[in-house]
Amino acid sequence: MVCCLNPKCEKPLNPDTSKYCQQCGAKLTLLRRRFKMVRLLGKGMFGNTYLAEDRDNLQEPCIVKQLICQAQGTDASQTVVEPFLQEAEQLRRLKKNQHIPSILAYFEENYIPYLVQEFIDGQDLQQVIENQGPFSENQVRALLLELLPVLQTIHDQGVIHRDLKPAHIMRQHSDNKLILVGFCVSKQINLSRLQQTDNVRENTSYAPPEVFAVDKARPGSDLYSLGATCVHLLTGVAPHALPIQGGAVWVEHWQQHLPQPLSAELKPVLEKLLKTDLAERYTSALEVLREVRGLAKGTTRPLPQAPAVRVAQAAGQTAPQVRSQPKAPAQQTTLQSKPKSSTPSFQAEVAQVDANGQVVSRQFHPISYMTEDIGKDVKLEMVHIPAGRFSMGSPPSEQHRQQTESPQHIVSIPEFYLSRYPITQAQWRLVAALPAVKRELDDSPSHFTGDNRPVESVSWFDVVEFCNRLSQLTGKDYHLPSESAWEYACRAASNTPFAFGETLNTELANYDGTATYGAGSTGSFRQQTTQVGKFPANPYGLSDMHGNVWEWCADHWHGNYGNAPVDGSVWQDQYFFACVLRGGAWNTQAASCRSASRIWEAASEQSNHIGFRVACTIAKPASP
Ligand SMILES: Nc1ncnc2c1ncn2[C@@H]1O[C@H](COP(=O)(O)OP(=O)(O)OP(=O)(O)O)[C@@H](O)[C@H]1O
Repeated sequence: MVCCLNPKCEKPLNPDTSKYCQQCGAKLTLLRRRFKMVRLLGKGMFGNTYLAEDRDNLQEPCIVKQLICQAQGTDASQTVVEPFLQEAEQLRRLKKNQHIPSILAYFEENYIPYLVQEFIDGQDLQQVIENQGPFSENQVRALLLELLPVLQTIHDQGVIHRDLKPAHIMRQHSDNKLILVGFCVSKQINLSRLQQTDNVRENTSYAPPEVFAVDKARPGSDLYSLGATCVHLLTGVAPHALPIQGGAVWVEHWQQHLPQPLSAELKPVLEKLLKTDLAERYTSALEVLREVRGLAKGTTRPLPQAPAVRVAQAAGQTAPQVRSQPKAPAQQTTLQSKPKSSTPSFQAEVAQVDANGQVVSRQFHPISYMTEDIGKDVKLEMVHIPAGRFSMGSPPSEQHRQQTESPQHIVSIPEFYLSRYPITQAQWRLVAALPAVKRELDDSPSHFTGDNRPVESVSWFDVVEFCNRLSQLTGKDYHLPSESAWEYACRAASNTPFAFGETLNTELANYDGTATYGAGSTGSFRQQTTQVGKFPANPYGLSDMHGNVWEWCADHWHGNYGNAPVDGSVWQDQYFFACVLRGGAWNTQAASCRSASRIWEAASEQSNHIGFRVACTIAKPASP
């Protein structure tokens, strides 16, 4: 089938053989001689959304958004097109964010602006409700824990969604990840000029009052829409469709329509999200996340008895999913995305602690990775780290933070691979037996011996030699991670002192537990290294980022982040003697294991608490 591009056409779907629209007579052409509209997915306030095929890209499915300027009844180019293009540009810069579809193109044709986006093969939450009924409170809490960090990342980058609702939150089939669609590329224009049609009421019932005024939308506006989304998920009914009672607006009586009353903990959170006055609402997604994390105790699935921690299932094995795969939508799209080249994945069991260090949730995260066979059945697992931006360093409020961790600054990290564990002694031995590139290597330097323990007592020069030999063996670019890439990978999108939360406990990492951090408790002090993989992974699937051995980074030591690179690159000087170490070790206290913690050592230092892990650059395809 082919869709007519006339925005006013009432029945745009036509047989493939038609040259002209059977309804309105418009010529059926390819947009930009490239995109063929195959289905109308939505008729929004500002335009239409189509499922399309990209003729220049093997008929790959994509999404085309068409902006109808006439909706404003004002000077289109100033009030509609410019903001549209500005926001499209903002979204394009966000495109490496894994929770947003990439922007493939934006342009004007016949004076109508178009935005072409990556097609997400998945199901939106509106469809999930239609198929499965309303969400339970626990499901809503789990969703909030997943969604709030995504919102915070977007807000950190200066973008406000402006139209959050169940239909704009998709769960991607391939990896169960949440993806936000329907960014309001055009909706910073004055919504108040819209006629109050049913369509408009329906589309705007998730939006707080300030969104209807130019330039008044704030991150808190998305939080209101998130609250309205939760009401829809819990009641199974869109806010505007809740029965009207005595002229009251839905936000005053939504609680009466809940199938079950909310717990005393979640109720005030939703009430604060839904404050009509922006000033009374939460100010950031992070603030909400902290509250919801604080509630999480007792609502997630029961924890296994002992041993407390298992890390990952072997590749290919299925692990229990937190959420069951949604049923096929009633109205399945006929166009499937082409199978992407299959990268292996494993399920990492990821833990989260509360402020007291008690594990309050365990979830399985699918993690993509690649494997290097380095001989004698010894493998090196390299975990895929997605590209992104993060705030490097610690805030002044963080307990035990040092001046060396400042100033906090935003760094953009390209995607890369990082070894799942610190390099083990078995891996070291094999690489040390390879031909030297620049220097000789001791094949068993470690103090605490064991094939599966991290190699330690290796200098910065030794580990650079290890990377050189590995690169020579594999033909890939292996190196130490830059300090910023290390912190980014360690944080795994968290901004708490530890990837697990506000504190640490000795069931989650190997460190000296005789001292506490924050409101955490004391624990064991093992006084030696432990086998890699004994502890749970962080959400990127990396183990032992906190504790076990300090890890060398590629960067030379700098006493603070003034003039530090912001693109994830290595920061080195012509003359140096000290290099950066990250992550703490078996003999340090939790404070030194914080994601932001950093120390230096002479590059020649070989100590039984210093090891490393390796990074690998993802080769860019050669330009034609
Ligand atoms: N990138 C995407 N990949 C796959 N499906 C998408 C994508 N973007 C949107 N959709 C699907 O299309 C539906 C309609 O999209 P959307 O809501 O953005 O358009 P609309 O209804 O025209 O406009 P409005 O933003 O005003 O609601 C979404 O609910 C979602 O199911």
